[in-house]
This record gives sequence, C-alpha cells and structure tokens, in this order.
Amino acid sequence: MSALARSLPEAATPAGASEIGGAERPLLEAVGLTKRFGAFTALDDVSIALAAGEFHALLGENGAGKSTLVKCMLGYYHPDEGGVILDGREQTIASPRDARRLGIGMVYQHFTLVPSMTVLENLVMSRSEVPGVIDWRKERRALSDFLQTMPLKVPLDTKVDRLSSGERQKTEILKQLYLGSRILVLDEPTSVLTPDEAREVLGFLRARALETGMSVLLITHKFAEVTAFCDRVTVLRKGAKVGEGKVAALSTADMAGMMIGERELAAVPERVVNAAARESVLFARNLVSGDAGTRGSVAIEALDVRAGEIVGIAGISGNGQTRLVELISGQARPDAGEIRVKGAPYDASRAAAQAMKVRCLPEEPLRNACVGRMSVAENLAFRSFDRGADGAPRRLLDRSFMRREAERLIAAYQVKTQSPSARIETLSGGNVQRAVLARELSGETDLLVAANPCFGLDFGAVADIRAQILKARNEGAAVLLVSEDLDEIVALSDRIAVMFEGRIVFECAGGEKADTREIGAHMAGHAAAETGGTH
Ligand SMILES: Nc1ncnc2c1ncn2[C@@H]1O[C@H](COP(=O)(O)OP(=O)(O)OP(=O)(O)O)[C@@H](O)[C@H]1O
Repeated sequence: MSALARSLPEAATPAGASEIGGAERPLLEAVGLTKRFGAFTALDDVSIALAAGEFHALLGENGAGKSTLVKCMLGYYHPDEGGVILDGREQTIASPRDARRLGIGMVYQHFTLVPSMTVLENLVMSRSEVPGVIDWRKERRALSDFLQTMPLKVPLDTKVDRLSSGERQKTEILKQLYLGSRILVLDEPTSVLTPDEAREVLGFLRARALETGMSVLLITHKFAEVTAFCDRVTVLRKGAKVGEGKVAALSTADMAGMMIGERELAAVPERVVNAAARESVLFARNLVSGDAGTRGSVAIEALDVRAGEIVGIAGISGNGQTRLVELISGQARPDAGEIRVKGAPYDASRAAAQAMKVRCLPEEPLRNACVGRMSVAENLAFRSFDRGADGAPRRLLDRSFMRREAERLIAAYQVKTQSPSARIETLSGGNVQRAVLARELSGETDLLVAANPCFGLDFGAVADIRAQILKARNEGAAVLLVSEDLDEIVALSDRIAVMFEGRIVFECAGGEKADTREIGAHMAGHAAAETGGTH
C-alpha cells in the first residue's frame, strides 16, 4: 500500500475541517510529499489539508521548503513520493495546466501579466480555452459584469505597464477568480502593496473564502497577516512539517518558535554617534532621468548622504526609487546632473565602484546582481575575482582562494546552500539576498546602496540583514536605504526623504521622531501641495 493510500482514511477528516468550512472532508490534501534535488531533500514527507472556506497560512524560514511544497501541489515539480487528493479523489497533477483545470491557481511574487496588453486582453488570454476569433465586445461585457461583483477595482482598458504595483497585484488575484480557482495559493501577495491595500486585498479574500468555500493558502513572513486573516497555520522547517494548528490558539512567539527552533536571533547593534558623520559621501545634484512626471523617472535637485548615517528613501513603488538605485549602481545613465562620491565625480562603472568603495544590493538580486547559472562561490567572487588577497590586480583565477572565501562568507552570513558550487539560482529567494549582501559588505564600504534589502526575507533573516546594515553604518559607511516598507525605513534611518513622482518632496528625521502619517501623506502625494514641496 502506498504512503498516500495508507494516510487516506485518517487524513480524510482532519481536525478543524468541519468547524472551519462546514465540510466533511478537506477540499484539498497534499499527503506525504517528498521532493529531492539530487542528494538533497527539500521536502520531507509533508502533509497539509485545506478545508473549504479556510484561510490557511504556510510559514517557514527562507529555504524551509514552502515554494517547493506549493510547486509540487501545482504540478511544477513532480514529487518523489506522496500525492494530492482533491474532493476526496487522488489526482495526478503533472503540469500547471492540470492544476488550473482542477481549479488550483497561484499568485506569484513576480508578476505574470503581459505588460503591453490591457487588463481585459490579459484576462481573456489567460483562459485555457480561447476561441480562434475573439468577440471582444462580448468578452468586455462579461468581464465588466464579473468585475462589478468584485470590490477590488482595476481599469479594464489600461495597459498593464501603466498600472501601479498594487493594481497589478489585484489584477493577478482577479485573474485567478475569473479563471474559477477554488484553491488559491498566494506567495507573499502583500509585499508590493501599501498597508491599506494589503488590508483591502486580504480582507476581500477572507470574506470571499467564507462566502464561496474557496480555500486560500497564504505564504507569508508577516505574523500580523496570519493573526488578522488566517484560520489555521502549517509551519515548515528544513523541509519538514514541524507544527500546525489553529491561529487563535497560537501566539506569534509560538509560531516564531516553531519556525526557528532554539536558534537565537541576531541582536540589532546600538546606533553609535559617529564622529565622521559630517563628511559627505554621496552627493547628487540636479539628477534627471526620463521625462519629468512619467512613471519611474527621476528629477532630484539635491541628495546627500554623509559618512556614518543611513538616509532612507520612502515612497510607493514607481515613484523613481528604482531608477535612482540604477543611476548609482551603473544600471542606468542620468540624462543630466552629477553624482559625486567623497568629492570626486562618480560614473558608476565597475572600476569606479571598486576604487570608491561603493557597494550595492539592488532589487531582485537574482536578476540584477547574480548570474543564476553560475555557482554561489563564483557569484560571491564577482567583486574580487581579479584581485589577490592584498587587493592588487591578478590575471589568473585562484579557485581555491575563491572557494575558501565563499565558505567563509557562507558561514558568516548563514547562507543556506547545498555547497559553494551549487548554482545560485537553486537557492531560495532569501538566501540569494543574503549571498549578495555578504559579497557587497565583504570588503571596505564607503557607500552602501540597499534597495528593499529585506524583501521576501523571514524575520530571522530580517534581523540579520538589519544588523549588518547598522554595523556598516556604525563603522562609518554612508548608507542609502531604499525601501517600500515604511516601518523598515523608520526603524533604520537617521534621516528620511520621501520620493513622489521622481522628486524628493519631504525630508524628516528617522527613528522615533518620525511621523509615519505625515510621511504616508507625502508618499501618496496628498501633502505636497499644502507644504509647498521640498523642505
Ligand atoms: N531546483 C532546485 N534545485 C536544487 N535545490 C533546490 C531547487 N529548488 C529549491 N531548492 C532548495 O530547496 C530548499 C527549499 O527551497 P524553497 O524555495 O522551497 O524555500 P522557501 O521556504 O520557499 O524559501 P523562501 O522563503 O526564501 O522563498 C532550499 O534549500 C533550496 O535551495
């Protein structure tokens, strides 16, 4: 008898299923899923049951196996053992197409919509059966009627590349509802949303689940979302299930304890008052990129970051922060203006970054700061492979030095990888982030530019990375921190600048003195007229 068959009778009536959704048996069950990559077991005999109408959280540290579990449930991976039972029947889900046919849908962290098509076109084309000749008027009417019934609003005739991140995320969710998903898996859906949007989206899905019997499985690193919206929780650690239960019966500390076991969190260093804090390190004047007012453009009159301080750039995504980081990291060139580092002109080339000790942790590090098919060790050596231990240029690669360095950084920054020679693209998202930060902070740093450094990280990793950034600051580095997470900006920054439509529209002190309501109003552009712009 297979593991799946053995577990059927017991798993068919999980505790809580009938109380939550009124169902006799779970809507969906994954039973005994095991997934190996070579000799490494990413998922070890994991079972999870989703009742109809329930909102279920999936928690675990970076690399715990959350994505692997849902990818097995959605047919992206074929588990080595175990299977999926839907409505009491074992199903073979060989591909995402099978999952869609069965009503299992997923909203990913990255967007899957086609940017050059409208919302209407995207939704219609996402159906598995699209007629050869599309009657757009009819489709438009049907979709309008469907959207009328939804509290989430998106503009049907707008091209996706003109939507805000929040609107795109809502479109991804509406797409799944339009496709008739009965089981909806959400991978950190609120990371691109403002706090108000996050509450709106999760509140809507919660109500919808109760109303229609849809099951929602939410992958998240935010305990506040679990306690506010979820009925039950399953916790993974190192590929195994280490806990489950009703959210109402668990404290945040209980859930955190299940996630990390006995391990201690990194202590956040005290903020030292730095004698060197007067010296200007980053100096930008009249920096222009793109046409004024267009999405993502930059028009900054003045931005200074001094040694030993963290300047946080707050703003809703799409207001020029990404471009600003690209200009400093050399991924884009300014149309006008100047950037100086420690008084000297800075052209953001690799040589200049090396000489002037400028380090950068960009957004989406796997795409923007790594070569996915190269090993962790090679990616860790990008800054240093052509230098000897003494920093002098070298011609021949010293592979054994690279490996030793990689092992040192992997240990120091607790990067979870099977080995230094594993392809970096096989690491979980959070561990790619740690690896890039390890590389960027491994030498002397005068200027550190960090864009959303804790995006997608578990709370333990957030504590580590924040501690590293504060340590760099305390040691005299100037830090430009760009983040969509206002709490993070407030907690880490000495000074805060708010970007809106490419300009810096407001500045204030960070830490406890910061007034988040006032900052929020400037982020939304509401306060710009009243205050007359830049302070
Ligand atoms: N294709 C692959 N090849 C080799 N190892 C892999 C592959 N995919 C995942 N892994 C490994 O499996 C483990 C679990 O990864 P997974 O992406 O499921 O973690 P996660 O809990 O979703 O993490 P995160 O919160 O960082 O997204 C990690 O150690 C990862 O390196």
